[in-house]
Amino acid sequence: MRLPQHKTKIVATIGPATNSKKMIEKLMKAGMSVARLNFSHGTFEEHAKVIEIIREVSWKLDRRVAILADLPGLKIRVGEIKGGYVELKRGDKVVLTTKDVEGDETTIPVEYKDFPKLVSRGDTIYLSDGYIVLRVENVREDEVEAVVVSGGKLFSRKGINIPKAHLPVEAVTPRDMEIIEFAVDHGVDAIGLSFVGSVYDILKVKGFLEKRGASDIFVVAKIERPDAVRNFDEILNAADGIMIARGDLGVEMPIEKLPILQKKLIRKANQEGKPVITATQMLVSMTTEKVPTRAEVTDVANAILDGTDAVMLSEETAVGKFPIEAVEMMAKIAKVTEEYRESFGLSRIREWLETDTHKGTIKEAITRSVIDALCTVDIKYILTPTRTGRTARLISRFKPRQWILAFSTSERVCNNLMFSYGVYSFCLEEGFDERDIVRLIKGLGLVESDDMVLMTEGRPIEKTVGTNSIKIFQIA
Ligand SMILES: Nc1ncnc2c1ncn2[C@@H]1O[C@H](COP(=O)(O)OP(=O)(O)OP(=O)(O)O)[C@@H](O)[C@H]1O
Ligand SMILES: CC(=O)C(=O)O
Ligand SMILES: [K+]
Ligand SMILES: [Mg+2]
Repeated sequence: MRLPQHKTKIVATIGPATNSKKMIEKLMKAGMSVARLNFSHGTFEEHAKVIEIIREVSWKLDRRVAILADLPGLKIRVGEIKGGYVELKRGDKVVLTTKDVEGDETTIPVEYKDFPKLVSRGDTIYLSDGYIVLRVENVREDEVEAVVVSGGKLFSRKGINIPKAHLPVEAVTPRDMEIIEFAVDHGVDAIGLSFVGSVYDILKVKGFLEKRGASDIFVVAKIERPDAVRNFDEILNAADGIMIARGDLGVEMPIEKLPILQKKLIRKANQEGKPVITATQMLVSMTTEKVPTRAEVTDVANAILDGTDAVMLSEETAVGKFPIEAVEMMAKIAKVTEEYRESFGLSRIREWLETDTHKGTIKEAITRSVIDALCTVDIKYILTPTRTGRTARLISRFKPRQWILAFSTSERVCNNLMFSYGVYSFCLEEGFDERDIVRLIKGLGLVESDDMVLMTEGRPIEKTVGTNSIKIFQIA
């Protein structure tokens, strides 16, 4: 077998442009690692069908892909608009109504009953990730009159942001809980929590999953409002992974702060060994064009150099004209950028090792030693048997040049390693040992006799102990 050409993981959103068997097969072949289902759109039936297709194609192609269910959360949305969109022009007067009507040039339905309570005269309202700007002129019980400050095409179901408004304390809505229920029943691997505000949002979902016997489902905290940035350390600690959701974040905060914030959040996530996804508008021009802009290509490369584990595509693959080309483009950028990473990675690691000492676990010490060994000996692969995936993630955070081959008895653990940079996972039968691993990778043609490998282990192997040793050996 051949391992992928790139170690950065690619999250692709499935939508009308890609929800067929044929397209999902092409996305997987192009390099999709995680399929994102956005529950802000589509019906349960449609999502159930997509999940079935993904599992079937994945089995057929023998390619692993994790499924991420992204929840709507607190996001307020525009309702349906006649003909799919309206053109709003500067100076136009519009009425935002909470009544369930079809929208047009003068009336725009808003899918949130308490919407008028959130705004007052003079407030700014952003539509469609901030592309369209309105100013509030009048507030009534069930409608808001506004004037268009900056116009554009407004499509059905686009998001509404009011950065000033105080959102309800609980970010996880009753609708989100229904979707989580659905996700558990349909064997989804990970859940993306939108508009997380504090650690309690994570704990609520974690508590629910535990009760349902599904605590191995990954909880990905989407960082997309200032509260989440303020409470980031606690959120990171409780979540299994994070997403830098730049779409909403770029409206909820001054957009010019995004680049540095992205670097800081990625760095912290790396240090904790939690996978991080950089999301939104990465190749957005490819929604309509075959070739991305230079700025977009550079954005993807820079996110990889920042240390992101995964890069994400939204409308590019959900509704775009060139979804396969977009995934292929990301794969190409990743391959070329990763080659440069080696020297960059080392200085970064040294810096951490000097600053972050004396409070770690044995597992952490072992994973640091792995990096030391990789710098010293010519090692072909890192082999990590792992029960929870933690050891593999703690090595992955250093972004080594070598692939991390992870071995676990849990399909869910293997799938969720699809969020981590440079990890390729294999699901094995309970009770496997070092000989089984070597036989497998030899059989697959990944190694030959005399190749040097490094293996992390929990010794003694027959006891359930955490990873506490490393072994470097030549394949017999
Ligand atoms: N399943 C889908 N059906 C129809 N349109 C979709 C679907 N998924 C995405 N889209 C379209 O692509 C756009 C971007 O995709 P994305 O998944 O980022 O949605 P979003 O509504 O901006 O996201 P979020 O809810 O995460 O803030 C959407 O605004 C929507 O117009
Ligand atoms: C992905 C997402 O939700 C955002 O960028 O806002
Ligand atoms: K969503
Ligand atoms: Mg968002």
